Amino acid sequence: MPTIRDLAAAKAGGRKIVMVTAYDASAARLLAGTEVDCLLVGDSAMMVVHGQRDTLGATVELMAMHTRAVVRGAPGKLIVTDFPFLAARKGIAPALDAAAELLRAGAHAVKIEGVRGHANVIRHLIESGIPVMGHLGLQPQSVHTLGGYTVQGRDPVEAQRLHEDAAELQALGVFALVLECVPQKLARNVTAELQIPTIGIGAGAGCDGQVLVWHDLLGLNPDFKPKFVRPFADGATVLREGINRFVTAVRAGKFPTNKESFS
Ligand SMILES: Nc1nc(=O)c2c([nH]1)NC[C@@H]1CN(c3ccc(C(=O)N[C@@H](CCC(=O)O)C(=O)O)cc3)CN21
Ligand SMILES: CC(C)C(=O)C(=O)O
Ligand SMILES: [Mg+2]
Repeated sequence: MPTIRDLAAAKAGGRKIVMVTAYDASAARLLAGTEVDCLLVGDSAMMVVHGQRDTLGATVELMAMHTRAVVRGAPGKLIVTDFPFLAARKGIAPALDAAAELLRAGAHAVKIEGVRGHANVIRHLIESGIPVMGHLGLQPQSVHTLGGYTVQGRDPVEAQRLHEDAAELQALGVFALVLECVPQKLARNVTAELQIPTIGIGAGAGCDGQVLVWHDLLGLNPDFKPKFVRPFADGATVLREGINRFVTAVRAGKFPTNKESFS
């Protein structure tokens, strides 16, 4: 059974951590047959699966539903589920209810954006035996305060704040920290200061690991091209060509054949 200890061991051994998002059982099944360390049931589901413009529509119930699907597809992988918008901001009891629902759905840990104003919630979850992954830098649940999905920590005050927040999260006991869209030097420095592993997205090669969204890594979303995304496959072309071969075969009367039909 995979555990959060494996991630600590990876940092200690200088082996890079690889995390990929998953939202459904068939993707999870595919990931289960790879060397990926960890699956993230991200609230990015709202954007890449549900077609919304931001992640704010995610609910505990929806995240639990995606988590159950991913767990069925990849029962052998370490699975982390995003705490949805405001789930960590309503006090300790609602946060415990949310964590209970997500862990009962099969998640092994939860990821929570930010720390200021909800450190007590994070502490209580961790003391309750729920592994928490931190998330600093760009926090998409704050998109309307930030005014967009932009790089965070470029000015010295913001950079200092990131150092402080990362140290606080480590002191609270988070087992790993996602750094999203921060300058690579800053991410490298924060990573060097921490004992816990950092997992970057748009945070350069100095992190202890990397995470990408399924659709981005497989080129399924060719119109979404932020600087930090590299499509490692041309998924959109592969899938479109497959669909077009189906259309062509049907129109030519070549699908289905007798072998593909029942007598
Ligand atoms: N498909 C997908 N991939 C993601 O990585 C992702 C999501 N969705 N949804 C939730 C958040 C939102 N994220 C985003 C979305 C857009 C940019 C973006 O367009 N960045 C620009 C401008 C950066 C700047 O100059 O400040 C870029 O070019 O990287 C970055 C992160 C990352 N997350
Ligand atoms: C981009 C990752 C880190 C995330 O939080 C998500 O997919 O929701
Ligand atoms: Mg997220």
